[in-house]
This record gives sequence, C-alpha cells and structure tokens, in this order.
Amino acid sequence: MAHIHALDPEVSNSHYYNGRRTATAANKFPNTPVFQGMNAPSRFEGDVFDLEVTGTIPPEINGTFYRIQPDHRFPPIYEDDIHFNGDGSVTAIRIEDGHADFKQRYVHTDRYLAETAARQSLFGRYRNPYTDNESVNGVIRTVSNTNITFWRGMLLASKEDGPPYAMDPVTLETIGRYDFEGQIKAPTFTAHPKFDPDTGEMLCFAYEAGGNGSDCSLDVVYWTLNAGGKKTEEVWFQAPFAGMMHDCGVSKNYMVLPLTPLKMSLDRLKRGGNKFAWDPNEDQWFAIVPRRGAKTKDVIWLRADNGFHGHIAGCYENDDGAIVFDLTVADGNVFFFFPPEETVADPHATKRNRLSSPTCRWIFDPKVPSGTRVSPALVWSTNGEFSRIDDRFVTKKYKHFWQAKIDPTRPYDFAKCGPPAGGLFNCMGHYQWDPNEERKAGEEDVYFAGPTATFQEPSFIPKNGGAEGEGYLIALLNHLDVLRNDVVVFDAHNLAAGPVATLHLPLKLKLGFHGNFVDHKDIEAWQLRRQGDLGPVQVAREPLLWQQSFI
Ligand SMILES: C=Cc1ccc(O)c(OC)c1
Ligand SMILES: [Fe+2]
Repeated sequence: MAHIHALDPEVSNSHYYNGRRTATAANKFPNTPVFQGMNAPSRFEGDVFDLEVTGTIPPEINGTFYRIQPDHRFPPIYEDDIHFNGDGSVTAIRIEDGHADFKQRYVHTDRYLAETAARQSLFGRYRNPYTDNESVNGVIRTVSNTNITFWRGMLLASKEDGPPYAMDPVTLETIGRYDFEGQIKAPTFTAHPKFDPDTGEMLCFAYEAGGNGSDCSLDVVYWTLNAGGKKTEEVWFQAPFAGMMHDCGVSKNYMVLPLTPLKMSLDRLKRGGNKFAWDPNEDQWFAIVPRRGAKTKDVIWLRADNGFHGHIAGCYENDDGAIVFDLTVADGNVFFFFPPEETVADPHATKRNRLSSPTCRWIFDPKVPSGTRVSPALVWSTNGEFSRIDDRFVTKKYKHFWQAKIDPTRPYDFAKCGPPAGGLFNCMGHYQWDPNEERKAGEEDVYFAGPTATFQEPSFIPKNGGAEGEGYLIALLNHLDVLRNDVVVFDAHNLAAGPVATLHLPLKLKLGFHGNFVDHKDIEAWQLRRQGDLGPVQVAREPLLWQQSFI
C-alpha cells in the first residue's frame, strides 16, 4: 500500500489523513499553531516545593492563586482542533510566609476518565457530539477548562458546555461532578459564576440549557444559591437566537447577561462543523434579569450594534437606579476559529490582529421595554481583555480595574518569539474611573513586559482591611522566547514600578483562561466546617436528565 503522503499531498502530519486521526496513529500532536511554541502540550502534573523567587513576596500574603488552562491530554481526533477543546488543568500557587509552592493537576471529568481508559481521544470537535467515537455517546463531554472558583470549601472547575466538577482546594484532587446537592440538573453551567460579597450568594446561569446541552436550544436559566448552598431563585427564559453567553455582571438588584453574535446551528453540528459561527450582521444583546423574585416575563433584552463581548469589569446601580455595566467589547470576531458561514461576508475578516478592544461603559435603564436599542455611554480605548476588579466590590460602585493590555507600538521580538500565541498582551494595565464623573475615562498605570513576554489574566489579592484596590495583582507571564512561565506579583496601585516578586516556574504551562486568589483563612474555615457537622462535599448521585435515555 502506498504511503499516505503519496495518496494525499495535503496531509501535513502522517498521523492524520484528510484531517482526521488515523486508527493506528501513535501519540503525536498535530503540526499546527494550536500545538506549537507557547501552546505546545504541557501535560504536566506534579509539585514544585519552594519556587525560586526574584524580589520579595509580601509576607502578609497567605492564600492560593488558582488558575486553569486547556491542555489536551491526547492528540485530538481532528487535526484542526482548537485550544478551547483542551482538557482542564489547574494550577495552584500556594503563597505563605514569603514562599510559594506550585501544584498542577488535571480535572478528572467523565471525559478524562473515558479517554484515560482508552489512552486516546474519544471526543471529537469542540462542543460537537456528532463527531465523537460512539462508545462515548451519553458521556458528559465537558473538559472543565475555563474557570476555577471557590465555593463552600470546594473548587469548581467549569466550562459553559457542561456541569462543574468539584476539586479539593488543597490537594487539587477531583472530588466529582457537582450538581449542588441535586438542585441543578441542567446540562450546562456558566464558567463565570459571580459572588455577592455582602450576602455570600452565588449568582449563576446557563445557556443552551433546556435540552441535552448540544441541541442549540434557546433556553437560558438564571439561578441564585444562598450562602448556605440552597437554591433560592430560578428563572427560565429564551434568547433571541442561539448564541454564546459567556460572562455576566451583577449589581445589587440585577444580573446582566451579554449575548454575543456567535451563533450555533444544529445543522452545522450534524454536518460535523463548528459549534459557532460569527455573524457580523447581528446585534449584540443584553438580558437584564431582576435578581429577586423575577418571573420569565420580567426579563428584558436590550440590543446594540454588532460587537464582540470580552469580560466584565464592574457592575452596579447608580443614584438614578440605572445599571452601570463595564466590559471590553471588540469591533470584530476575536474567535477567528469560528468564522462566519461561507455565505456571509465579514467586513472585518482580514483584521484579525488589528481588532480594537476598548472598555465600554453601558448605563442601562432596567425599566425600558424589551427590545430597546442602546449604545455605550463611554468608550475608553484601553485595548485590553481579562478585566478584573477588587472582588469585594462586585455589585458596588468601584474605581479600580486591571486588564491585560495590547500595545502594538511597543517593540516585539518577532525573530525570537514568532507570532504572539494567544494575543499580544504585552502590558498589564491598571485603570481608575473618575470618581465624580460616570461618563469620563480616568487614569492609566501600565507595565510593559518587554519584547519577548506576554501576560495572562490577572487576579487581585486584597490587603487585609485595605481600601478598594489596596493589595496585590498576580498573573502568569509567558516567556515566548524561552518557552517558560513566571508568576509575577505587583503592588496593585503601582504596576509601572514593576513586579515586587517574580516566582520562577521551572517549566512552560499553557495559555490559560481564568483564575482566582483564595485567602487561606477561608480555606481553613471551610475545612473545619467540612470536617464537622457540614460533612464532606456531596457529588452528584444521579446522571443528568439528558443522560437518562442512554442508560
Ligand atoms: C474565553 C472564552 C471562552 C468561551 C467559551 C469556551 O468554551 C472557552 O473555553 C476555554 C473560553
Ligand atoms: Fe471567560
């Protein structure tokens, strides 16, 4: 038989034939940018005790910085697979007494267990079950790779296409799938739950939530869980189209849920295609949900000209009872791997690396009729993403936010680094709103990482008893030239001065998504409660509703 290269000159890697992994393929990843350079598979699990440090870790920091990354464990079935389809792998940086220890573990999802047993990928394309090996039909597909949050003594690893998985905050062992003690049986769950610092509530939602989680349904659901873990609110409503709803904002009385013009199509899924396609002709939408006692009819949708939602900084109600809602909105499709349908012309298609991503301030009147057109109250040309605030100010008027910033005017060493994997986030920015004028951009404080490095998302570490924004900012730094990561710690009020401490990892991680710092007092307090009358975390005992037809 002829060698496959002789049969198809298009084949770029002999382990793939016509883009699909061959049955006999050995463990070798595709030769695509998704698996190269800074994005080459890490697949590392382990511990490094007492990291090397330059500078001084502030001795008052006592807690753990958790963050999560997609990191494919096995070569994908499809050669053109995307980063978003990688298995969730969690980093914990435990900081205490001026020292830091590192731990890395995969989330042991149902998918992880099935693929481990088979020593190969069994799930196909991103959020497309029609491309799976049929042995895993009925198995929960999520890779839980997008966020890692702390809730009632457990970590929740989450991705918006499936339920969360609970992990132990000290050992990073996966405890199991978490369904909030049977209270949440939806097939999907947001990767961006929010926590009300005054009430201890978790505000959360799911989209594509009414059916099996892969049917492109319009169903959206909003929940509140109180500090005791009990579900207190559940509101089901429908989106104007089946699209991505990624992050959210929460004020004292409202939840704001952006709907981005990235559209699903069941037809396309059945043809083996992409989950999402960018629609450059669709509006960006926002659902406004009253937080307490709302019924389906109380949800309103606002719409504005096309735009691509990034992450939310702050959200609060002003003196007029309007909702101030701040997030980055890019002027085109950031997810180039979800292009428009072939029949749709995208006027911005060629500006992939030239999109601008300002921070937009919207001021929504929650009393207007559903369908009202809105426009931003302020567009602040910060050109960044991954906005974070002092989380003690969630729901409240706030002043400070931070974001990874793209500054293409700074020098970049292309010869040493190649194209900047994940985006040219070469700066970290600290921003302050004008305290008196809601519609005015404020101050910027920036640190440039140099011509060979980029940042991942920052997290804020509050100083004990400190005012808003007083404390530290922690983030991963990618050394694109030598393919290694550091963790940097800044004085959150003075990024320009440079890191107060740089923690050197002896290895390269992957480009991750979200993270959160958890104070050690909270971890310890919950350990005591879980060892006492509250008892250990109860994982899901029953299959999800949609799985029951597979049993
Ligand atoms: C950053 C957004 C985002 C949206 C959907 C995803 O599945 C995801 O996976 C890592 C990330
Ligand atoms: Fe996100």
